[in-house]
Amino acid sequence: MSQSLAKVPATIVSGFLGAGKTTLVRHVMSQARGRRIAIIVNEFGSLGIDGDLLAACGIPGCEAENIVELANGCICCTVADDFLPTMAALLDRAEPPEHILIETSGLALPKPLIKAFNWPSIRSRVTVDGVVTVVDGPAVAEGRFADDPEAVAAQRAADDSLDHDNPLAEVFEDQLSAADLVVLNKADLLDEAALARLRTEIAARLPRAVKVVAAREGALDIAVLLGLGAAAEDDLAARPSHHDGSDDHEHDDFDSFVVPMPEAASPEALVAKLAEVAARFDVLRMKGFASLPGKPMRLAVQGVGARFRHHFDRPWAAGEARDGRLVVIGQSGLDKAAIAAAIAG
Ligand SMILES: Nc1nc2c(ncn2[C@@H]2O[C@H](COP(=O)(O)OP(=O)(O)OP(=O)(O)O)[C@@H](O)[C@H]2O)c(=O)[nH]1
Repeated sequence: MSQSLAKVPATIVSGFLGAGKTTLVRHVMSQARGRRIAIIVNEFGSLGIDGDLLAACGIPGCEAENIVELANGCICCTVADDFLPTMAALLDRAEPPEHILIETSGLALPKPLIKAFNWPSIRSRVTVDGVVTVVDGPAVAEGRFADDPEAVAAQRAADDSLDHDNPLAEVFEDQLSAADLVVLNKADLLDEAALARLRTEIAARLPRAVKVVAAREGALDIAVLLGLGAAAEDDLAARPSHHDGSDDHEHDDFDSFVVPMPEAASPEALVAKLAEVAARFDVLRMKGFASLPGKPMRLAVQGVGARFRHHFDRPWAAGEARDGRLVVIGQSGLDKAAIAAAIAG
């Protein structure tokens, strides 16, 4: 077997906040059928919610020992400190994984992560099988990632190095540019005409021919998602980034903080309140856990924009503090005090 065939394949799951990356990872795991798949979960917020949800999902293979959490920052900025040691530790296991899934934070730029696969410590041992970029179809349709043409024109007149007035557009395009496969997710919330429009819009933002597949709940066959054989680390030039030419980028356009989640009379009342706050303050993402009086189960709450879902994910453990916590992520400048007060009130 050649050296490259012996490398462990890794799939990078990219996509903006709340697009459905964790949901897709869960689907992959439900089809693993005993294949040893390790998961690295990266989050922008300081609470490891996704890893916790995966570990509680009950799917064989999602046990905590197969999940490594890299919380509190974007994987693209902590490559040397966090990502490379994590990869080395996984590959050094007595039974190394047969495949590695890397779920990046919704704000992570994929390219610095792909580049990291060329570091000597891992280059001979692992390869990027493919970058799968999950797209929140309804969010694109609502214009979340669109520029305001007048604002762009004004900015360009002032400074020709600026491409976008909307930092979301930049992250979104970087994530699309790096893709080997695009999953147009949340198709259940779109009609055929909207799906067709989105396919055209996404294709226009892709630098090369890449398949776009529509999905609900990220439910795609494992054979579609894994085994792409892209070796993306050898193909960096085909994946343009807004940050090419500089190793520096920052995420200071975005902000994240944690607030206590109040106890609520009912899941519906809690979610209605959070959705109102999210809409009022233009919050991009909320996720966390709540305790309901008298309920033995923990309530997981997820908001993408003002669209919310909730479910009881697992019983509170004996002796576990039932402290509800909520991560709030938005563009920088969020009024933290007002949001915290509105949620507490
Ligand atoms: N209606 C609908 N909701 C979906 C679909 N896929 C995921 N969701 C919901 O969207 C929310 C976010 O999904 P996640 O899988 O947590 O998204 P993510 O990309 O991992 O989020 P971050 O890690 O915070 O960036 C959850 O409430 C999901 O249940 C879908 O196809 N349709």
